[in-house]
Amino acid sequence: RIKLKHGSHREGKRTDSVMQKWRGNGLGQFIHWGLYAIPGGEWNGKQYNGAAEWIRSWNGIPKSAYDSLIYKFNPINFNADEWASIAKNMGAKYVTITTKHHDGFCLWPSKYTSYTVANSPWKKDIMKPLVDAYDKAGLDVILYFSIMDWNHPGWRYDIKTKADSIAFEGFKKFTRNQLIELLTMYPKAKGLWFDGTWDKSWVKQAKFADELEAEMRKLRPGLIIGSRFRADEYGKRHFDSNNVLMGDYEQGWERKLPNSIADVHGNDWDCVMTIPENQWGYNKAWKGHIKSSNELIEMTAKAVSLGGNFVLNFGPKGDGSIRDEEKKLASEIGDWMKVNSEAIYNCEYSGLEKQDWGYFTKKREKDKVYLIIFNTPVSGAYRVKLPAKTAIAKSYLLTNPNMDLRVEEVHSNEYFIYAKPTTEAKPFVIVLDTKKKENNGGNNYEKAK
Ligand SMILES: C[C@@H]1N[C@@H](c2nc3ccccc3[nH]2)[C@H](O)[C@@H]1O
Repeated sequence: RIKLKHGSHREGKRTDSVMQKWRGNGLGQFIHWGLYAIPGGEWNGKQYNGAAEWIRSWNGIPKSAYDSLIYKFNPINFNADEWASIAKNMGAKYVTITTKHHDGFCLWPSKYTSYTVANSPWKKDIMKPLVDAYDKAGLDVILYFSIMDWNHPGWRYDIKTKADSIAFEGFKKFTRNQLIELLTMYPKAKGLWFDGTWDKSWVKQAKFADELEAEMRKLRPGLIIGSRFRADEYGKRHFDSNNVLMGDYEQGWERKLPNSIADVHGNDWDCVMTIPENQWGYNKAWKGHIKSSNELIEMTAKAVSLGGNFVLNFGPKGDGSIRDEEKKLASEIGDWMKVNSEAIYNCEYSGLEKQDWGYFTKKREKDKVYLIIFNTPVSGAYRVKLPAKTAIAKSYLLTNPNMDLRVEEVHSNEYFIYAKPTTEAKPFVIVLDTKKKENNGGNNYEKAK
């Protein structure tokens, strides 16, 4: 092990209640909203090919023209309660909201810059009504914060000269001030989701970022901080030079999911996902592959089956309304969650060998295993392999707990569970109540003939 001053300060998962709650959330909503939602991926009738929230970086637009969008920010259809109810009805247990994206525009009236809602026609704080609305709806709030800030004169991609270094010192103070300001103004926020920390300028700030993380944790005990915030003194990000996760959860799964438990190294993690291929901010063009609710439910199940949370992104329009396509998907996912969320909430990695029909989840501290079925075998038999000392006490459809499913032991600790596929092509859940095997190895189901 390398001696590190600014590496990870924690081994293993946090066991406090705030982190346990986060761990059990399963499904979250991401909100990307800001000035970029006004052009919506288009400028002077031309479509921008990249992600809409990056349109400022497009050569086709003078930076000053983009920055002047502040004078157009007047979201007359903004309704925080509506956003919160969409998330609640989808079955999300928390929301991650952009306070400031790479463009530097602040959705809260920050004292440390004039580039905020306070100096827009809207004038009012956006973050407070959002935090209050989601809190009232029973969802936890995580604040997204981009370190990279294209609007701040002190931002640098790298620090090459003395002048760079002086400018960046000012930027670091500004960044610290804004983060302390956010935690002070919105004490209900449970955590932080950091972005824009890959450039050399920030990677070189191991000591500063480490001390800032400590200051934030002192100010807000229990705060949940993502691994993308800081690098160690050797420039290692997410995992320090001893391969220990920095922060409280891994933020490496952006628009991609881990494939096996080996990929997550026993850590907490979230996967943040766009509905189109790669659009976080609102894009007028709803083009390319748009994920269906079945696809998104499967990603949610896969994430929970590997011990993580799935956070689905919504990009409200410049006027503050949420597009119909996103509302429809949220409601379809919600319809499924209303029936099946027992297999998602407070569930974790089961330790069981993955099978072709779908994903296992396991209720934390219970002997309950869920089979979330996406691929119905023509045999109607769902293979399950259990550890030696575990037996199946009962097996049934989540939607029909009174009808025991037929269980056949095909050989020791390997079973077929027989269930009729549901009528419509929607994922469904088989429940296994497990128990410790009696020493005679007796089980109350038929042996293979
Ligand atoms: C959560 C996502 N992270 C931002 C982002 N910027 C990137 C630049 C390069 C590679 C990946 C990126 N992700 C996206 O704009 C969005 O906010």
